[in-house]
Amino acid sequence: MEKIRQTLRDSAAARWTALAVVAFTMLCGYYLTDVVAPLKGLLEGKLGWGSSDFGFFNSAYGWFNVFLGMLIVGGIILDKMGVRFTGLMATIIMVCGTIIKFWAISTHSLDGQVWKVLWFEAPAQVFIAGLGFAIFAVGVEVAGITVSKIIYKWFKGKELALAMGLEMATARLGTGLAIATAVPIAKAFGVVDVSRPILLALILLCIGLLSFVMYMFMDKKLDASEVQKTQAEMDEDAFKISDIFKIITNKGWWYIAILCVLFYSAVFPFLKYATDLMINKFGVSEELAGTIPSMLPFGTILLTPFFGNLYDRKGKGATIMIIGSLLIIAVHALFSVPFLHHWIMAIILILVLGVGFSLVPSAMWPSVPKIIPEKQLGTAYALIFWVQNWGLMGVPALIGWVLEKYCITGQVVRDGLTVNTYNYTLPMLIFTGFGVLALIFAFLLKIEDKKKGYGLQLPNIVK
Ligand SMILES: NCCCC[C@H](NC(=O)[C@@H](N)CCCCN)C(=O)O
Repeated sequence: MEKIRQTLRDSAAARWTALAVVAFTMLCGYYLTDVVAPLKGLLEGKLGWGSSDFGFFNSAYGWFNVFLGMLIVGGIILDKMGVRFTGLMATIIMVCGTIIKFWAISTHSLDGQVWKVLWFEAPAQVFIAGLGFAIFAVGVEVAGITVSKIIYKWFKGKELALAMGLEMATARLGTGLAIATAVPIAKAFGVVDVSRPILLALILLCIGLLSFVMYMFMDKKLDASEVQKTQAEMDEDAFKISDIFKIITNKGWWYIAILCVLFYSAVFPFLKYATDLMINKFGVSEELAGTIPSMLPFGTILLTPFFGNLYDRKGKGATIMIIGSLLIIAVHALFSVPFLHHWIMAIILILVLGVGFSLVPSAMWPSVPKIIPEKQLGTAYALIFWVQNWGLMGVPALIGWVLEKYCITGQVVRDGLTVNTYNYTLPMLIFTGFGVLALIFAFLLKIEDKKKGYGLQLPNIVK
């Protein structure tokens, strides 16, 4: 009887260790991504940042990824150069961007300087911190696609969706920790210092970089344990620029990319306004208002791997995405109903949103390799991220504009400051609309899967 060749992938200990190592790098990346959001008030009080400075700084996440197409370049580099080179490059970029950001927030040498770049005017500190964040964002997004490819490399035909779910759960732990620790760290030792949480993030990222270097040794070992390819096979497998055309002419890929931008636009941008929604609609005090939305990342930590495991064993990936989209619609529609304004309702809806936000990603990301061949996977993920980033950048701005133009209901004095009050019905209906469109694309994906036989409804584990 022919003996089946064992590779390092066949060792459960090796592949779960590889996952833990790269997931830790992502945890560090997500920690830095979200560590500044809870500091809005302190940045205003200590550094004089206005809301528009804060919004401008946050938009920096998309400056290079979206407008300069750095994400797409990163995807091509990934498919051409491989996971070791690209992952190392991405983590070094994350560290460099964070050094710039830390310097900008901690220095006094920029005090009092206001710059005008194109049609934007902001304090020099905001520009430089934004530049650092924009550079970091290239690193963290390219690291994200690299890690997706790494997980596929180790887990194809095995617990792929569970592994991706665990990686997302670990990353969301980074988000949860950032939300929970940023303010206490900034206020520690009796002296408020907003640069302190960023310094901690920088230290974490350096450990994340070391962790990735450790992964590189494992990856080398994995390659050595696999059957060596002939030159002809390597030429056949090599990524060509014409592969981009193959990806963007694939209907199934488009359905996933559009579902992704619509679905994530209904969640991440919603989270940016969720605290304000709790205050304005549910009458929650400012001190406690952030607690309810912060339940969302923590809720997804358990559920994303749980649904991933379900997809691995039972299949039904397209159905999982449909159910997740339905839940998002129900939650946002109920948030928009004016007479449902008890805070208990808000908690229930956030928890259900957490279920929806676990269902769709747990099935969507592991479905991409069923539609796109491995050699094009980096570029395919990068292009999906690129489409998604337009939504992550544009939707918060859209909602802010709608609130400002159509939803102001009056003014109140909070902590000595006069602030507007808002009616959130219209923004919540817009988020519901994104959910409805996401549902349509989830159905289209299911139909396409039936036509093309991608196997989205089949289990990922090959027996
Ligand atoms: N292996 C799955 C990777 C995708 C995870 C996904 N990340 C993204 O979509 C990023 N482009 C944006 C992350 C923004 C974080 N604030 C996720 O669900 O996190």
